[in-house]
Amino acid sequence: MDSETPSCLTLRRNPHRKAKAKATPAPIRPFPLQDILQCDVQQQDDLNPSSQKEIHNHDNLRLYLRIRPQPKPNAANNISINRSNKPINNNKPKDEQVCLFPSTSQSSVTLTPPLQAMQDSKRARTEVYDGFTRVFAPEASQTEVYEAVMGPLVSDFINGNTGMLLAMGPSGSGKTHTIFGCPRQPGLLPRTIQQIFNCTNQDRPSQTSRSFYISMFEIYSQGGKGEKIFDLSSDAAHLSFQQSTVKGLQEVRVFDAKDAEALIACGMMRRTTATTNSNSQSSRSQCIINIRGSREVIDSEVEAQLGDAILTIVDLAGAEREKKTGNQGMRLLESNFINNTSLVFGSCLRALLEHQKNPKKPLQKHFQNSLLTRYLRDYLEGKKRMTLILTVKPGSYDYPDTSFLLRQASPFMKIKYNNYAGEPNLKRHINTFPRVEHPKRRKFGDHDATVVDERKSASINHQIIGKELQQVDALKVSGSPQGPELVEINGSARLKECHDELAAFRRNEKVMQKFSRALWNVLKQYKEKLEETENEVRSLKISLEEKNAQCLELEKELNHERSCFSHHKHFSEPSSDLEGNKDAELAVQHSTNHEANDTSEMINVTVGESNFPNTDVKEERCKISKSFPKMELDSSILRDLTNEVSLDNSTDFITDHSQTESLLGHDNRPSMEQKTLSNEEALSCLPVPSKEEAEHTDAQNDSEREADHRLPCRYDNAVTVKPRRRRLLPASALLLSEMNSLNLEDENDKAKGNRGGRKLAPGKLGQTRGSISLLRMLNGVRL
Ligand SMILES: Nc1ncnc2c1ncn2[C@@H]1O[C@H](COP(=O)(O)OP(=O)(O)OP(=O)(O)O)[C@@H](O)[C@H]1O
Repeated sequence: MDSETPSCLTLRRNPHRKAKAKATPAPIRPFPLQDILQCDVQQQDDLNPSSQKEIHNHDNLRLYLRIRPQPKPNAANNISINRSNKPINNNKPKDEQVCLFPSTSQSSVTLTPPLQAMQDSKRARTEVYDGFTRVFAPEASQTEVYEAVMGPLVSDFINGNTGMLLAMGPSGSGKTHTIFGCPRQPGLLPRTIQQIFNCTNQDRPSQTSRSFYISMFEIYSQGGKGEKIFDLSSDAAHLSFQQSTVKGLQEVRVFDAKDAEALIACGMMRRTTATTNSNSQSSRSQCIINIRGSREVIDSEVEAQLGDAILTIVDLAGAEREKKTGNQGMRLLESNFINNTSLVFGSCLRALLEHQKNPKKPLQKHFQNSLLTRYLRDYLEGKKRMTLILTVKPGSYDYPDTSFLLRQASPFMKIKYNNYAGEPNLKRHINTFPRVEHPKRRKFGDHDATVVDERKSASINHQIIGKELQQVDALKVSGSPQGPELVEINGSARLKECHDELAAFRRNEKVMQKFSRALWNVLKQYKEKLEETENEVRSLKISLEEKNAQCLELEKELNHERSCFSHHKHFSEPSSDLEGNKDAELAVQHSTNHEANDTSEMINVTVGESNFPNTDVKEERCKISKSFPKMELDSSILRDLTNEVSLDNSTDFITDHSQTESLLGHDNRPSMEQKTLSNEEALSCLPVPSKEEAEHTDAQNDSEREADHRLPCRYDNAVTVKPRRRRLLPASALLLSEMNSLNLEDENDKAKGNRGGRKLAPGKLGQTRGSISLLRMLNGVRL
């Protein structure tokens, strides 16, 4: 046993601990920034009590779309015929397909990319552009377009409101045709003139005098040398542009429609055009026509001018692609100018739209980048109403131009005019207007007034002030000692600004409230999470401390076991130490390691030596590590084994009494003791008791054995089997007791039955057939 290293068997006492399903902490919700902003945009309208009213008053930019009919190609040489009957070679495919389809609702179009475009670009896909004020199909007549587009504008103009119509689109898409038309199909401008004069003649009140003035000019860049303004209404003089006005522009007073049409026809003759691959008579300049209506009321005492209205009609030069037009030299430079102007115009409207969406964002001043946009600044800043008509070609050959224009211009329909009140044009005047030069806009409370025309301007401004005082509650008008003041007051605009500021302030306040609430919620979530984590850390600390304590205990136990084992080694090595033992003590101890993951069951068999001659150590334990099935070993079996050994030994040694006595003298059996210990079984050499003691001891042993058989081995508690003290009986006494207890018939049967391998009872181990027959013989002798 000493040479064997105690082997440990790892047993899994407890099943695998399933990892506790940790309650997954609720994730922290993302910061609802979008919600805050969206919510507040909605709430902004709710905040302003007059917002609902304003919403209805908001009037979006009117955006019309006119689809040009497909020209009939000349089958012979792929030549299109234009309005001037000049053939143009535009390399169009013969079987050009239509890719733009207006909806029946007349407010949207579907643009389907041709097969080639889909192959060239993966982005090309069918798109629907919705929300137009109206879409005119190719078959729409000029009359139809006029009634829809110009009808409202002309009505406004006649009522004294300023407005503008601007046609834009790629080259050859029909802008000029739409605006000016042809003798058989007059365009929007001739029809407008007709309507203006018709209305004026019919509805003129007795005390009202109306006069109309037409000015017409073009902005053209000759050879890329910079933009120039040419007067088209008179002699094509070169004009200059200063402080938002065209200096030297002639205004021609027209008394009837014929005069006006003749004037416009002359102007068109002066306009710069050129032949390109897209259009045989392509406009190379931006053409602007102003119709100013002046209305005067003749009173007996005061001659008052109620205000001027200007209707502006712009025909832009069409944007062109170099690849398509095949322009070179001068034409190419013109193209650059045309495209640049279109680009700047689009940028201005996009900037206006962005500014309207986010008032905090300052309005970008793109208008400074071209002469046209500088002239149209008020329109591009949303201060005056404008109407756009886009002209497009529906063919697949023009798909890129159409697609580009629709993508760029369709968002413009969201531009709003919420302060449009049809205010008369008081700001920008052409210096050729007959001596009514209005002062520049001034801020409230500005004492230094600019006197332009003391007598006339004073009366005009008194009228204006009186009008606006009705609209504005608080209006400051300061006086000047030098004479009548000229204060330009735009009360409604100021009021609107105040409203906007207030709305913006309230919106900011609301956004901040929402933001702080959301921030608070997020912080609260983080705090909860922190607390959870702290609790977890605390519990982990506690469990760690417990584990440490258990670890220390186990270490102590291990040290103790080691010291015991070393003691055992020390005392078991010399054989002389074992001499003189009288009692053998067998202890079975099961120690259990509860905390270790792998539990080892150990059976400690302790052999106690009660009477070591020269030491205080009473018992020594030898530790035997057994495997689990072996742990079923019952202590009673061990005890029986001990008994058997003792019985065998006694049988061996009871040949005569002297030998027995010598056995009892403990000094003649060193080899037997050593053998017993080396077999790792407890062995005791017991003194021989008397007969009564023997009987009593046997009975006690039997009962104990039965009890031991009944009791299962417990592993979790150290079970110590008390050593049984038993004396060896004298041989005669043993024989007698055996003879008395022997039932010969039974033994016969049992002996027969045992042949089949039946196990003998533990108490009958030494009764062989020979011994039984000897006993039977002796019994017969006794009888
Ligand atoms: N709706 C239409 N109905 C019939 N013909 C049209 C229509 N629109 C355009 N056209 C014809 O198409 C040709 C080109 O038109 P137009 O000159 O008006 O184009 P544009 O857009 O002004 O071109 P550019 O920008 O180069 O001046 C003209 O011959 C015109 O008669």
